[in-house]
Amino acid sequence: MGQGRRMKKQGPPGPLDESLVTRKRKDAPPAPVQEQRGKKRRTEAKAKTQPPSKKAAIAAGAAVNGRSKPKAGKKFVPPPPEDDEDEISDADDVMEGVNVTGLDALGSASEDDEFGDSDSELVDDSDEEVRKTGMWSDDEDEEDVEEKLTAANIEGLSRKLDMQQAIEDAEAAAELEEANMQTNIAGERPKILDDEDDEGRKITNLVTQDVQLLRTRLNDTVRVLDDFKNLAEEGRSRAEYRAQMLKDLCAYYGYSEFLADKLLNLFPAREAFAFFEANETPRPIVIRTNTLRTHRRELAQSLINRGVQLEPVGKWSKVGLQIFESQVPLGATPEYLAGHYILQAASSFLPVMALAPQENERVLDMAAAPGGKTTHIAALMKNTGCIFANDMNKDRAKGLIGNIHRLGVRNSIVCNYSALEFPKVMGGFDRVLLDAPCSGTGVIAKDASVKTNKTEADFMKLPHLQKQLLLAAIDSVDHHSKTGGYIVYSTCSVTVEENEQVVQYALNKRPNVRLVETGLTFGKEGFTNIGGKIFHPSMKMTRRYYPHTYNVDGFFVSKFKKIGPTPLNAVGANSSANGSLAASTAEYVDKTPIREEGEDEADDFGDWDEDEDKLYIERAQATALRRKGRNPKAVPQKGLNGMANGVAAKEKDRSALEGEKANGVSKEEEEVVVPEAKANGVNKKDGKSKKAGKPAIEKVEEVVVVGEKNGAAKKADGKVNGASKKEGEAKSTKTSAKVNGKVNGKSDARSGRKNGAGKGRA
Ligand SMILES: C[S@@+](CC[C@H](N)C(=O)[O-])C[C@H]1O[C@@H](n2cnc3c(N)ncnc32)[C@H](O)[C@@H]1O
Repeated sequence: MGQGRRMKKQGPPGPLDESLVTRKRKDAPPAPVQEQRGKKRRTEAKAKTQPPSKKAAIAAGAAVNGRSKPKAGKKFVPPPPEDDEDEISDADDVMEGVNVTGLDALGSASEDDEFGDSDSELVDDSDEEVRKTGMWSDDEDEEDVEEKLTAANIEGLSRKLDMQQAIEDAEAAAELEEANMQTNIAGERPKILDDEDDEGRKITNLVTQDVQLLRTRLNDTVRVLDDFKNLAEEGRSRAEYRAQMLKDLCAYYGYSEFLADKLLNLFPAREAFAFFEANETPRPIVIRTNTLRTHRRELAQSLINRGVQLEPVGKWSKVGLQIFESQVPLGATPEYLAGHYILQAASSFLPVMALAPQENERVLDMAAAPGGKTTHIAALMKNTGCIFANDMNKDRAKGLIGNIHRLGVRNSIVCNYSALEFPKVMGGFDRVLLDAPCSGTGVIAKDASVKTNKTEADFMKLPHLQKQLLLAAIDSVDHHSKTGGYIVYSTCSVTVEENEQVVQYALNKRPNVRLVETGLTFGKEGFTNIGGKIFHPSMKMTRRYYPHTYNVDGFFVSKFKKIGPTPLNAVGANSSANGSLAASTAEYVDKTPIREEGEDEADDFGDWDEDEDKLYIERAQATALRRKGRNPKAVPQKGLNGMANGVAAKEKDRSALEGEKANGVSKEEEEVVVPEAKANGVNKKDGKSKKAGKPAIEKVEEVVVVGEKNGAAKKADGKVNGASKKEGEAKSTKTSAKVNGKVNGKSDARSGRKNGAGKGRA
């Protein structure tokens, strides 16, 4: 089919932008949006009779499974801001450009994808020029190819344009109607809080058949709360209206009062209404191109040939395709089976884009199953470097393995630990993604059970776990990483408890991290002040995503930069304050790799006084040598670095040590774990603690106590990657010692040097 007249006139389809999203609202339930009252009222009658979500969700599942075909124009992608950032770009600079439209882009009815937020893939063509050439320009620039694609899509796209026109007409009419209505009701104060309605029925008894009345009252309540002074009834308080709204939201949308209250608190009344409304409509079906196997343009062409109508999701992603209509089951096409794409919600791209993994890095995906983000990371890294994809749930880990295979990921190792253990299992990562287990309040459109099955206990337990996981994530990162040193924390929840509060906790407990810009081109700023809770001003750099603003799943994304080793006192404070779970992260192991001696290090964190340490270390070394019956002056002294790495050693052993340092980790290293709770406790020969300085992690063949002031070490057989432990008892954990050595390819003595703990080797 050639390019139609209409398309020629209007040019090729532009990216999905916000206005497009708004227009595509035809099949969506009414939008309780301030600027769109007309629309809202116009569509009210349609929506009142039944909540739309179930039908749509069923259709969505069916579409994905090929049981029925999705309806054209029903799905939209998040409104991309004007920015043309690409997802590969490293995200340390602010990329504000965020077009926060508040209530404007209320969701459209659309099918959802059954893979939730976790499947994904990405395209990572990062060439700047190519990036700027347009929606299809990630692979090629040729206009004819573009035209071909456009032509193949013409039917669906033309239908969209017709639809848009119809919607615009309807909207114009509705706005007129609304304007008239406003004129008529000017000065009237709607009766909302009466105990009975006009027919004498108790308002609070409104049930299913009263949905229309409920909705009308919700609208009125929102109006009053918007303009309380002019519209509230005499003698009524704002709290009364809010309470009524809460009840009505619960009745209308089927939420527990507990959760509805929590969500209502996040927004002004009108926006809250929009949020609840958007949760009734599934988000668009989106697929992520697997750039390890294909290019987005090729994939688009193949799918179009199979009768799929699609478009790039927007300029913000070079790998996403939004599916409008499909003749075939998207989860069973030859392209799918060959791993050319993965079904993945658009918002799930965001944490990986913020992580911005680089080629040849070591990356940890702490909660990885079923692997949407892992496979995305792998594609961005072009299958180089190494990803540790971990998930505590073995069954889910199987799905992760499946996706890794299907998508041709070859740089990943799947692990099955509780991520809380991770700093001990392995550390020294360039980047860590913690896509945390959460309550799922951002994906209610996908899983309506969240409306009623979350309790207060969940919002205590989950944040607690999330906090400990985030500390573990931070402690697993190598702050010396030349290319990284970043942690991304994300959830598919919108509650403050699971997001800002978790981030704030980490900032409090880990002074060695800072929030940095996510690099994401759209998203609302995280809260710095809400419900009496004040957060650090840098919380603005975190990003919130809502269904009603961007037509994406609710999501939260934050990005930290680790700027120094975790101070022991920080960890100790944490462990004493947080009970058992905390205790499991209390044993802090800094797996920071050794640097070559003389290598510069930005001293951007910590208040260690290296001169003072030097003095202590020298004294300690001398003492140690004297204890051994040797004359310290007869032993050649090393510089500070050498000393901190354990200098009081026989010359021949010292030269062995030098060799070891140069080569990274010794092959048979073990870990000796220093518990932070006893930040000052250091290993002694007898295994008891002594006041010590700072944590030290070294790889040595023998650690010798070199001085009391410095908290010196103990004899530790074997090849050590360790430090002291709670109560000074040296604990040797052999977990993956060899793996560490191999995989890290780095050693840890640098930390010891940095921390200045006086250790020696004999
Ligand atoms: C939001 S999902 C992760 C989705 C995944 N990142 C993706 O993109 O496909 C959270 C995951 O955390 C896992 N999980 C829960 N507790 C964990 C823990 N303590 N350690 C590691 N994984 C955990 C769950 O099994 C679940 O797979």
